[in-house]
Amino acid sequence: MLRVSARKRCVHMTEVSLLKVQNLRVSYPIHSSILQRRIGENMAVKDVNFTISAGQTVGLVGESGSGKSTVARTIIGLEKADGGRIEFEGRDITQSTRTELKALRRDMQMVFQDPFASLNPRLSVQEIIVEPWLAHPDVVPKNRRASEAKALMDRVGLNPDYASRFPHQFSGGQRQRIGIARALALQPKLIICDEAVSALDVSVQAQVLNLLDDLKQEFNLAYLFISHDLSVIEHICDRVLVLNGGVVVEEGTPRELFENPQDDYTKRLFAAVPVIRPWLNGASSKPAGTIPRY
Ligand SMILES: Nc1ncnc2c1ncn2[C@@H]1O[C@H](COP(=O)(O)OP(=O)(O)OP(=O)(O)O)[C@@H](O)[C@H]1O
Repeated sequence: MLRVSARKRCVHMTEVSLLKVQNLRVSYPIHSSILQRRIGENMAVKDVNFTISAGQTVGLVGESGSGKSTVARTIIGLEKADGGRIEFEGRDITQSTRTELKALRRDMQMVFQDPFASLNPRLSVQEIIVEPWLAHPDVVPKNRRASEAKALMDRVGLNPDYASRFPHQFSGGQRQRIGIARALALQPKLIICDEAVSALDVSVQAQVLNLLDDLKQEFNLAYLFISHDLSVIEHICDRVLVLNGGVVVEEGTPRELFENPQDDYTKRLFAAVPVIRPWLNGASSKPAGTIPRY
C-alpha cells in the first residue's frame, strides 16, 4: 500500500491559506541581467500578491519575461526575495535558514518543463524516486523504499516493471510522469508546475493534466500552475493571476478573465485564444472533467 496515502488529506475544500505572497520583489544582479544597460530595470518581480489555499490550483500567466518563473523559483527558495513576504502555513519563509528550507522542501515541490533535463540520466527510475528519501530518511524506511517507489510509479501510470530503466528509455509524457512521481515522493502540500505540459503533444498533455487533477483530489494538493497556454490554464485552474512586467495586473476565475477581462493587457492576452467555452452555450459553470480523456 502506497505510504503516501497515510498523508492523504480530507478532500473537503477548506479555505485555509497555504501560501500567501505579499508585496514580493525580486531582482537579479545588474551584471547578470540582459537589461543591464537600462538602469533600474533589473527588477524581475516588482509587486506580487496572491494566496493559494489547500487543494486549490492557481494559474500564473503572462508573456515571456513577465516574471512567472522568478515568482516560482523564489517561492521554492532558488532565488532570494528583495522584499515582501512569502508565508507558508503562516510562517514567513523568506527568512528561513538552510535547515528550515530543507524541511520546507518536503511540503513544496516543483515539476519542470523539460523532464529530460531535470532527471539525472545516470539514475534508474527507481533511484530517481528514491533520491528524495535519502535527504529525508524519515519519510519511507530503507527496507520499503524499492516497493514504495514502484507503488508511486504505478500511481502515476508507469509500469513498475520498468523501475530499473533509465529516463532516455521513456517517452516525453512518461518522463513527465517520472518527474511527478519524484515530486510526490515527499508527500508535498504544494506542487509548482512550471510549464509542466508545454513540451508535450496535445493528447499527452491531456493525460498528464488528468493525472495532476486526479492526484489533486486524492491528496488535496495545491498547485501553482505556470503556463503560456491559456486553454490549459482554463481547464485546470480555479483562479488565474495575470502577470505583466513583474506585477499582477488582474486576478479572477478563468471564466471571469475570458468573459470579462478588465485590464487592457489581460484583454489582449485572452482575446487571441481560440478555446471552447461550454458555459457560453448555457452551462452555468465550468463543467468538471472538461479535459479530454484519451
Ligand atoms: N538568471 C537571471 N539573470 C538575470 N536576469 C534574469 C534571470 N532570469 C530571469 N531574468 C530576467 O527576469 C525577467 C523575468 O524572467 P522570468 O524568467 O521570470 O519570466 P517568465 O515570465 O518566466 O518568462 P518565460 O515565460 O520566457 O520563462 C526577464 O526580464 C528575464 O530576462
